[in-house]
Amino acid sequence: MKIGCPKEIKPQEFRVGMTPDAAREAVAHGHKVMIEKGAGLGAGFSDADYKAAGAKIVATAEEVFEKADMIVKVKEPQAVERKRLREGQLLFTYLHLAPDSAQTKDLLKSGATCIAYETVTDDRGGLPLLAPMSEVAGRLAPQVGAWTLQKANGGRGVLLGGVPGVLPAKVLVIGGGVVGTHAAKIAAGMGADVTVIDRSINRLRYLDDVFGGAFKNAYASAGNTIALAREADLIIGAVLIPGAAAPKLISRAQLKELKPGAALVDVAIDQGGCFETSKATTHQDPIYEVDGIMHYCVANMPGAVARTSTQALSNATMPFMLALADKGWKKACAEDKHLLAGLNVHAGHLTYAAVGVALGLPTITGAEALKL
Ligand SMILES: NC(=O)C1=CN([C@@H]2O[C@H](COP(=O)(O)OP(=O)(O)OC[C@H]3O[C@@H](n4cnc5c(N)ncnc54)[C@H](O)[C@@H]3O)[C@@H](O)[C@H]2O)C=CC1
Ligand SMILES: CC(=O)C(=O)O
Ligand SMILES: [Mg+2]
Repeated sequence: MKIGCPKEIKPQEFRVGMTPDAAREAVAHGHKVMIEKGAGLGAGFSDADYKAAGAKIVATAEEVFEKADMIVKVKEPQAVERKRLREGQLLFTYLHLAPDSAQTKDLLKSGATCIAYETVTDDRGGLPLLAPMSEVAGRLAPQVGAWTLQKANGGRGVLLGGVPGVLPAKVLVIGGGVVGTHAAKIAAGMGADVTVIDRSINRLRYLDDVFGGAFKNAYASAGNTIALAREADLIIGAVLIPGAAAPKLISRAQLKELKPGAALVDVAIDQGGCFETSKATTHQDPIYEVDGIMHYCVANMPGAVARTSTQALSNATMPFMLALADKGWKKACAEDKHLLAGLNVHAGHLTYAAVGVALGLPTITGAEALKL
């Protein structure tokens, strides 16, 4: 199969869909790999690295899209990229279609087969191609929260770890899944006094067993949430109800009850955010203030550490990418229900029920798509 990897063109996106390592494995499996010139530079991979791995460097994105049977990317295709997709072509990338009707319509019109990283599943009820980016965003959250707390950035001027003779900052993490666990580990490692709250008792049991000494946990009732929020210097929003908009757990009126200059880092901004006053921001202009409370709401946090994120993402996508290339999408998806769960669009049909519900569009099942 001919596999193509174009340079990402979403603003401030420096990740790339394939590392030289992934290209090398695809070549070893007998595939031709085309990388757009300079595609890896933002993540620290040169054209020479890809050539050494056996890939071909191609001058333009147009040529990559024109020649490849499968396109491997990071972010959802932008409008200009969607125009380049064609019937029968395979697209493997993040899509996030539910809030994006323009993209969905274009992908349906293209006739291409589109597999979304974020809906591929695993045997343990997880999302293995979302998890690496949740790990990155979770680990970044205390780092950006510590920065937001600095006086020059509008924060309350509190050091997360404190110093001898001065108590550490209090950090509240709402949601103890992948983002929340990684955020809590790093915040505890920085010396903060950390509490994680969740609505899943089983998850709290796990956190208690594994991290009992490092951070505390409590049930995320509305009462506990506001009581712990009142005491916190930094609050990290990390909830997810799969497929749904994030629940609003701190209202605008409640901001008055928080410590002046406290920092809110809303990682769940992807799903609309879990604080009423959250709105998506960018790496260029990441923070803003509402009622004396600082908000950090960057929707593509992993892009800040493009090299680490690219490597983590490529590690996770590689076995699926190889299965798709070796077998073709139909056989690969027929043999792996978890990869089939990633199928969102095929030949003009929407194949993901939650997206259909969100956008009011008809869907067929993945199993039906396999028969087309
Ligand atoms: N901003 C960014 O750059 C990124 C954002 N994300 C987002 O971070 C969010 C979290 O993702 P993951 O940790 O991977 O999800 P996850 O599914 O691993 O964890 C979510 C946790 O939230 C808990 N939860 C649900 N409702 C709750 C409530 N009302 N109160 C307290 N806990 C509640 C669940 O029980 C679960 O343990 C998602 O919205 C994801 O899209 C992920 C990566 C990057
Ligand atoms: C998960 C996602 O959309 C990202 O890493 O940008
Ligand atoms: Mg995102």
